[in-house]
Amino acid sequence: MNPKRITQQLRSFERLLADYDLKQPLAKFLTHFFKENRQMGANDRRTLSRWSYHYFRIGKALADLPTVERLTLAEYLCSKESDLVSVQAPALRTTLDAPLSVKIDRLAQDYGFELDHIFPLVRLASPALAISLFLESLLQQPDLFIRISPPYIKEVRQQLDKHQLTYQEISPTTIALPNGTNMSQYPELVGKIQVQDLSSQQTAHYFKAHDGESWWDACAASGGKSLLLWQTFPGVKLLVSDIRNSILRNLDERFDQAGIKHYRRKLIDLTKDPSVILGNERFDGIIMDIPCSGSGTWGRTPEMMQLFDQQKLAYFVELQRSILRQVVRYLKPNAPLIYITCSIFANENEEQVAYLESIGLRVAQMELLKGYEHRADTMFVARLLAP
Ligand SMILES: C[S@@+](CC[C@H](N)C(=O)[O-])C[C@H]1O[C@@H](n2cnc3c(N)ncnc32)[C@H](O)[C@@H]1O
Repeated sequence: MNPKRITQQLRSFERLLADYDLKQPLAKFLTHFFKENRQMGANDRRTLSRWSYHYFRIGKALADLPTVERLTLAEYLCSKESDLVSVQAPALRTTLDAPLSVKIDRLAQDYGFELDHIFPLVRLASPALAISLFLESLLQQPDLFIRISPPYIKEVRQQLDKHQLTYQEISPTTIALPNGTNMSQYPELVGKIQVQDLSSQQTAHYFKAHDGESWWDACAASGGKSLLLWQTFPGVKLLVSDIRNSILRNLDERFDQAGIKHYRRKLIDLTKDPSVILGNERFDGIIMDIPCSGSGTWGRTPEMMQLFDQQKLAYFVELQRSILRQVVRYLKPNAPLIYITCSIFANENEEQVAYLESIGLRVAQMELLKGYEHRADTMFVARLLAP
């Protein structure tokens, strides 16, 4: 530990924070910032990245404190070892490796810290969410999860062992790895694994598709759920669509790598009537992984908490309803709509299910997927049936 070095790094951190306007993801901003500041060595880059994430992990808590003090307390909550804490707040050093609850109590006494201050809108969460556990989970980076395509289970496991990666088997097809593991280093695994969060993988239990059925993934993006559907039920016929052509090009690439050749893809803005494109087509199942607040993934992008407010939530709720109104008409009688969000908010979850009921659908199953219990994202999934 070198106090002079820490003082220099703190100066760089303050400069970094002043440059960051929250308009792009923190990860992207950091890449750009380090490119512009090539004099920084690997150690400085690592330290500044870690501090930045920790700083944003405490969300809106301790907002009145000066930057350095706030960062030091964020480091205290998010780390078990920290030179910054040792230098800036030596009194806290002895409890750095104490359980999180002890550290929270300590900061509550000394600084008036409260867990709810991290993100006060958490009061609007789905009733099934354990608020304290969720907020505590924001103080930790979630794990990295991969899904193995079933034909390659043995081969992928051998490769993971060969590369001496530390991993935990959640199921034969789901593996958890320490965050920061870079899977793109292993080209031999391309197409055989997908990086996909645990909760996202669990939505597959709601698909219950059958061979020969025709399914529409209506917000497909780069194909996370489509690949999950197809690799779980290879006999389905698939239409994928999204409003963004660029992201559908990523889907094409991933499908190609996974060896999927036969699928249809269309560019569709679901806030408008898609009948010009879809005609009278009706589907045996629709996956609706709808645009949402993303609040269930803030453990990975804690900076998003800074600018989120009730107005943005209301925007997503309205967007979701206008999309749902367009889409449900394309279900065959009794066919399932799989409604998915990566949101913690009741307005985007249970209340949208109630809205779908009000326009004639029946709920078969719904669940908040509590990723905060597994170092994963928190999501919501519902299976609703058309009249
Ligand atoms: C939650 S993401 C989908 C993620 C994807 N299903 C996956 O598993 O990786 C939501 C997607 O909805 C798309 N979207 C947003 N507004 C839309 C609209 N009006 N019509 C169609 N798609 C839209 C976005 O481009 C985004 O790719």
